[in-house]
Amino acid sequence: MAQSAALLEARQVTSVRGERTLFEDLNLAVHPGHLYQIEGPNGAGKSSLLRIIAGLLQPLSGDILYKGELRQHVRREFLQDLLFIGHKAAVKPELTALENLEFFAATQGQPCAEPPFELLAQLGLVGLEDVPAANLSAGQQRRIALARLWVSGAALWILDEPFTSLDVAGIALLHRRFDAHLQAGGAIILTSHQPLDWAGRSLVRLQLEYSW
Ligand SMILES: Nc1ncnc2c1ncn2[C@@H]1O[C@H](COP(=O)(O)OP(=O)(O)OP(=O)(O)O)[C@@H](O)[C@H]1O
Repeated sequence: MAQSAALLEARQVTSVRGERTLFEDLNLAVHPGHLYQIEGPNGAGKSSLLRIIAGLLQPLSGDILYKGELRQHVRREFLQDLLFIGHKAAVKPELTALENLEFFAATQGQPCAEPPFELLAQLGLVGLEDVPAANLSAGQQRRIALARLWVSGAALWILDEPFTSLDVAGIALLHRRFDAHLQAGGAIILTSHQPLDWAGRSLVRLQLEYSW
């Protein structure tokens, strides 16, 4: 069966941080409908790779292509199609869960696809909607940050350790959301130290070694 065209490609990417080469001449092709899990020990360069792909960190050499074009030539379209969630909670601590959702929807220039309150219910945050995020637990804050996955229309999700602090139900919820995104033709690149329970689905694993 013919492989669909790559949504994104990393070509011959080399990253050096401080004195250390994290990876050299790395190639990766990201296809719609697939989830890419970047694995490796602490310090191997997983977050650095995600940041390079997202355009937040410059590689020493190599190119990132989006839909076959150099990313810097299609920056606007790339940013519109990208949702990046870093490993920190990424919520506004002074805003409530509801306000965080509304804030994020506003930055997207579109209303929430589903009513924010229903989304909060799905995320198990009912009863906490008026509490400032700063007063919520790490897992609850993480759930607010991940609510973006229900609000954003981006095709490409780049997620650094999305399962951190989530309980079993939260992880299952995220898996269901990932499934729906992949089935709709989206793509996901993530890091996770936990093995993904992703049998039979379109998972591609990329192992980074820790090298000096
Ligand atoms: N801002 C920075 N300036 C200089 N070096 C950095 C910076 N951030 C990270 N590094 C270095 O880059 C290397 C790779 O870090 P990175 O965060 O990409 O690893 P990682 O594989 O995501 O690790 P972890 O599993 O611990 O999250 C580390 O040796 C780290 O010291």
